[in-house]
Amino acid sequence: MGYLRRASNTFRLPKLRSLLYASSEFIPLSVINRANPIESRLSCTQFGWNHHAFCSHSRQNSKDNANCIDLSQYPTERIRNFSIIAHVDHGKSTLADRLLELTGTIKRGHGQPQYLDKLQVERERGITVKAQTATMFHDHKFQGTNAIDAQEPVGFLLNLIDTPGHVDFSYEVSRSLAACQGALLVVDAAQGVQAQTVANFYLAFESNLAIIPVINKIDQPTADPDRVKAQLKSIFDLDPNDALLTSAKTGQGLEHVLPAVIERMPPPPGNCNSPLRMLLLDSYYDEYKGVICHVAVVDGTLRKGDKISSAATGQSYEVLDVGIMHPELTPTGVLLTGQVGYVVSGMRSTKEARVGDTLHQSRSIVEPLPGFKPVKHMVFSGVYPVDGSDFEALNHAIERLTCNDASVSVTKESSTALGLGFRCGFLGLLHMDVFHQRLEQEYGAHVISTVPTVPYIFEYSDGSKVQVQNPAALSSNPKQRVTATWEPTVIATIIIPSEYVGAVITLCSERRGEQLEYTFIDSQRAFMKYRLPLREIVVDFYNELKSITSGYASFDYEDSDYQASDLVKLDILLNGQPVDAMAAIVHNLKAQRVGRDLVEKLKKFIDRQMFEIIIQAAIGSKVVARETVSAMRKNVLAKCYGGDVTRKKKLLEKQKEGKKRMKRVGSVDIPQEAFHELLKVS
Ligand SMILES: Nc1nc2c(ncn2[C@@H]2O[C@H](COP(=O)(O)OP(=O)(O)OP(=O)(O)O)[C@@H](O)[C@H]2O)c(=O)[nH]1
Repeated sequence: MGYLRRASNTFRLPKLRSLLYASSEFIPLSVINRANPIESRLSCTQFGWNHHAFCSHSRQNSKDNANCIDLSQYPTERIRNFSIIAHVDHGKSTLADRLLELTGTIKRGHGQPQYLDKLQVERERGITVKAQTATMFHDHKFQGTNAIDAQEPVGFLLNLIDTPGHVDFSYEVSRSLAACQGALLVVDAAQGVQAQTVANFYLAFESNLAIIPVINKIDQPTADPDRVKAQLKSIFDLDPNDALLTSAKTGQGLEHVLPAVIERMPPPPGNCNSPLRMLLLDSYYDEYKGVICHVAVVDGTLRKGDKISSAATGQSYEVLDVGIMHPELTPTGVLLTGQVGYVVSGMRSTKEARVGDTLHQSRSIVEPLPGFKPVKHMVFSGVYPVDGSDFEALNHAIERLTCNDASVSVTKESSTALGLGFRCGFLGLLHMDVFHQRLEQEYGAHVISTVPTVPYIFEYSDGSKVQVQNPAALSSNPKQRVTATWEPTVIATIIIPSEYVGAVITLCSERRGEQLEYTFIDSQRAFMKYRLPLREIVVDFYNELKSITSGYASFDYEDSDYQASDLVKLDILLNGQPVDAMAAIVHNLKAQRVGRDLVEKLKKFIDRQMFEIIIQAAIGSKVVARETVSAMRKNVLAKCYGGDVTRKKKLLEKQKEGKKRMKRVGSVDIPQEAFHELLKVS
């Protein structure tokens, strides 16, 4: 029997995830919403649609389909919108690919691994960072008693959303789920339930989705589907008999996935006779078409040529193009209730396409949809152009990129060391890293980022309280003495094999963690909950956790309250001059160690120059660490005795290229990597 513990008699769904294992009373998790397959079938026949009216999409590719897609054949009862959710690497994208192949949406063996991982950064890192939607068509034969259903396959329109697994991108997951009525919860048959499986399950559960467990990778020699079934039962109270067993790699069991989606998930709600209401799910910028919005039509119908308005900005637009992602943009001229697709409406700037906004017919007044809960930024960092004259180009690139990644916050700032730049808020360090990589790869922008910081709260002697997102912005007014400081915390969930429990407890206490929960999910795996200061986990916590558990730990966190803390500002000085971009806020007890690590690290990265460089770390006027880089230019040819002239040329070229990425602070050149390496210390 699987259980959640209940905190009080009034059981409120939105709190479920945070209540996991939180207190003492148990209740069964039997309220999971499931579609009634019989009801769905009844409604099909009640509507009296002509089952013969469909194009057979299943075995054609998307190009052939483009000309014969008549969306009016797919009223809500023949639509299923579902997400694939899972822990990192459990096989979401591979499964999505197989389903696209199975439905003829993409060609089998299309030559691209993970079709829906479209970004270069996703292919290089092998992770999904953007949720992607694809529309598929599938003929389904109900095995029921109804004679018509049993004889005739019924055409369904299926919208599949592949979501990221990493904790930094769980906002993407929660947004995707808003457009879905069901979710495939994929679990690796060998690894079993992991931290993000738990987190994603609760995101889906809180959204009232029908959840179908899929135990994937059953082809692996170490696969143990029975153990995973037992975990699904004990942790989530999911019926083990409901679990599908698949191998996205070999194709085993995949034939059961879409029938389960159709029969066990409900169609989208919504009223086709009501005025149009669409939820703006996502957007990106296209050089030729302008902003392309991904939308879910909640009520009514959208047609090319319609005049639509944004509930958030009040601005009106004409619908220039509308269609579905099948899997590329495929114009259909119309989107009906329950359908998910794209709209081009001449929006030119990211400020116009607000994710979570409600779009409606300009002539009608509608109640806006609830939208999404605001993003909570976990880390902030400055983003500066390597070359100051590229500021405008960087501004342009950031504007375009934030159109596709609305979870980044951006404000302009300036630094004495780095000039004009931006302060950006991210959902975590991986998110920050991916943002920088996308800026570089998709927009050719070379940036320097400053030491990331979490949003602290400082109270001054005049009673004012400020949230500090940039250490350099701390008041230097001697009359404003700091009287109290607070730091944000998170509730971390860690799942590990039992033999690593001791090592993980040690790590968490070194990181100032407070244990909240310690239990076992089966005979081999421990489940722990810790309250940890956010700053302790954004810096290298996950890597260390992985290394002390031989890679077996899984980790997830959600934000929690602020707690009082003893914080100080640590300055870095080069030849006596403070480098504002390197300042950090650290816990007083750790300030000296962090200061020492920072200056040692910097010494390794700053090349010897024509003069001596003194690197210091200081708290106020007190220097806590110091290193010296002696004078002299680094000779890259030093180890190149005689030999080939082209090799020497290559080394000098490389040095020249490196210099382009230097930042001059006062008279000292600092390589970009130095800024990057500092992230790992502080
Ligand atoms: N043996 C085996 N390997 C699989 C199977 N499904 C996926 N994989 C492999 O598992 C790895 C991760 O698969 P992905 O589909 O990228 O996993 P994901 O869940 O989408 O990963 P993220 O998007 O980063 O969270 C890849 O190397 C796949 O080839 C399977 O059924 N069997």
